[in-house]
Amino acid sequence: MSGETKSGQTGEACAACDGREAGKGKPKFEYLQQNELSNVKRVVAVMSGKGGVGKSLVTSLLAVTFTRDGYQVGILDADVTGPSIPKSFGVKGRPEVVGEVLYPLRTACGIRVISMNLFLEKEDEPVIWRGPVISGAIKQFWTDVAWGDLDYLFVDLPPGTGDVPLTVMQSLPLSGIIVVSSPQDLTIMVVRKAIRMAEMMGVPLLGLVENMAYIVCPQCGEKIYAFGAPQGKTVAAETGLELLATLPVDPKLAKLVDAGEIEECDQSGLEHLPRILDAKLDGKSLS
Ligand SMILES: Nc1ncnc2c1ncn2[C@@H]1O[C@H](COP(=O)(O)OP(=O)(O)OP(=O)(O)O)[C@@H](O)[C@H]1O
Repeated sequence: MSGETKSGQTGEACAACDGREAGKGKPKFEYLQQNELSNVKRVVAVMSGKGGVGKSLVTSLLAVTFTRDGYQVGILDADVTGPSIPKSFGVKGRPEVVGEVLYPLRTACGIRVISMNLFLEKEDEPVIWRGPVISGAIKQFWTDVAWGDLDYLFVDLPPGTGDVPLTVMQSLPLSGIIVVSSPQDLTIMVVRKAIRMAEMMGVPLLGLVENMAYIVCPQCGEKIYAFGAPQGKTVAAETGLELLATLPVDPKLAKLVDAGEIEECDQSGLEHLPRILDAKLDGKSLS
């Protein structure tokens, strides 16, 4: 689609603006139908602008927390080229395929998981696919997977604002997005890009989780700000996002992830989030 810009220049519309004048109106996307064997009520994507800030850990902790609270939960690992969800939960094996329907694997506590890693011969095999193929796989994880009855499906996005976040925002009926950041300046700058993308795509921003904000000294309990002062409050104030949680660097969590035992964690630091998300999404179920 082409159009004339405010300055009178004629240009191609990008996928995000869909020809709308900047900031005006909501994009209209044809969301894909979930599988007839799925009854997913809410889909929440976890996003960050930058890699390695703990997005997958936060996704895993959200799933664990909501499951402990009695919710039916699934994780769609949309980080196709760098999937880490199966490893955090120690989930192995191939999802069952019946006809054209895929069945997610279950973690020890019953969280349903689909990830590209589960389809590889070896877990360290790289996925070397171009964007459109990856996007196709993500769409199939929504349309072809029998998720069953789920209160929340958490989608672990890859870092950045590229093909996959775009596909997810255009194709899945997202209830909202949680943004994960860490205190370094560069991270905050790229997080702002992620926030801006979600706004342009008309997806509700549910709030911000600042990860790795501090380390607690094991001797005296003092908080050490290894990456500089936490910036969650400032970013939240500047962007209008709610600061949902501030998480420390916790070596116990890192060990549990490495052992595939994240469900064994004592505390997630996100225990208050089921109440908050339920309130924010009250009356906004897909089914
Ligand atoms: N708060 C934390 N305490 C201890 N370790 C953490 C914490 N957050 C993340 N980690 C560890 O840091 C590493 C990177 O985290 P994670 O994989 O969740 O990041 P990511 O943002 O999803 O990365 P990617 O860009 O690869 O998708 C992992 O080994 C994880 O266990």
